[in-house]
Amino acid sequence: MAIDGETTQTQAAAPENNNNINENAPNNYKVTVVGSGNWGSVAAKLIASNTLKLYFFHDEVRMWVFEETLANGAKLSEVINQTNENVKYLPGVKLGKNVVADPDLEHAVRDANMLVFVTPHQFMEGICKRLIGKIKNDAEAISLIKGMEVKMEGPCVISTLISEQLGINCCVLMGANIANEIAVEKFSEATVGYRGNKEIADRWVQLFNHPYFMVSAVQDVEGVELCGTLKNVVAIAAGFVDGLEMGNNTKAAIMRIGLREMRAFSKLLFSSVEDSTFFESCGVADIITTCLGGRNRKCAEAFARHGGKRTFDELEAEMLQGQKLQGVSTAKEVYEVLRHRGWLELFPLFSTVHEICSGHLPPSAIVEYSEHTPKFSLVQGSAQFY
Ligand SMILES: NC(=O)c1ccc[n+]([C@@H]2O[C@H](COP(=O)([O-])OP(=O)(O)OC[C@H]3O[C@@H](n4cnc5c(N)ncnc54)[C@H](O)[C@@H]3O)[C@@H](O)[C@H]2O)c1
Ligand SMILES: O=P(O)(O)OC[C@H](O)CO
Repeated sequence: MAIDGETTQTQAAAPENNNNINENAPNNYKVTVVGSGNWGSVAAKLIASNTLKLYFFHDEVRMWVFEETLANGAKLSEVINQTNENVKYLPGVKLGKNVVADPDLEHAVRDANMLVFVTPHQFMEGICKRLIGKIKNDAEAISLIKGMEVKMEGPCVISTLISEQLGINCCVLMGANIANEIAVEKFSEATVGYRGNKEIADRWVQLFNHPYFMVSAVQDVEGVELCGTLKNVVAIAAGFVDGLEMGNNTKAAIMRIGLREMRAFSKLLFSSVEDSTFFESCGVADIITTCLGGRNRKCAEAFARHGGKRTFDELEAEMLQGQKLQGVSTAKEVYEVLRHRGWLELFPLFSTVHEICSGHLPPSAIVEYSEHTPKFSLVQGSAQFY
């Protein structure tokens, strides 16, 4: 389908490296992006530029918008369709004329073969419930969501929530991906995590890959997703260090210890998690970018500067204009898992972040947790964890 004179499907160039793509598949994989925040909008822009170029994707990209009324009384979805810009969550960036904003969730997903989930994680349970029985049986999903749920049965990563609730396969895409930088086409990398079917992973790579957005795939869906999820807790710790003006060495120490706890926690939950995953964009690179330039870091810095006297909810509302933090709730969710399993002392950084966020410890405790050193060293000696 041609959109306003853009490249048509028949004119579109065949992909250069499509060895693993089934060329006999319907050349009309229809893509819907579920979510339209800061990263959701950038993801739609990236995808929309590729669906115009690659003949096996349908040109139009549908983007579900959680409808809101703007200060001038206009509906966000209508403004996006009129201006081709998400004026609230990604102002100043054109999304591509083939992005169509749709405020009706069920309508937006109805015809999609490929579903890209990218909302703050706390809304996903409700979204999945609404989508049961509303999507194509053979749809494929990918989650760009950095977060997890904790249920009675234990921790549940978002790709599992999607798979179990909707009965579909779900890959993940994580990485060092501050959305505003990718929006203006500054180079970055990302990691697709998949289970089993490499052909499907390759199709996701094709959908996202761009000269300024280099995507690679690894067969470790849990490792990739837990990297993206847990780095937000480390980012909160890094923000505390910034707010306390402790300097670069301390921040680097927090990043290193955080990465180590990320790996230990992931491997305790899923023995299949690979060490090599932590060297991909989703691992060490995301830790670095998020601890330098992310929203979690920024709000945690303000929290520490106010000596813990302002709440994260207040700071989020004031500093992020509707965008959502994931690190504070993830720290709580991780803490629940640690407490339930008797692992609190094995993860002093993760535990301390939650205790600071919930007001039980002052921000300065982020470095004082070294009092736990004997127990920590004991763990350090254990090959099972570290
Ligand atoms: N922004 C980034 O730089 C970035 C980069 C990589 C990954 N991520 C991850 O992507 C996910 C989505 O983040 P984002 O930056 O696109 O979102 P965001 O924080 O910019 O925006 C919040 C979104 O939530 C929506 N929303 C508000 N209330 C809602 C409700 N009740 N139900 C459903 N939606 C509601 C808003 O409409 C808006 O689209 C998160 O897991 C985040 O960690 C973000
Ligand atoms: O702004 P944050 O802290 O949500 O982090 C954004 C991205 O996840 C960085 O990769």
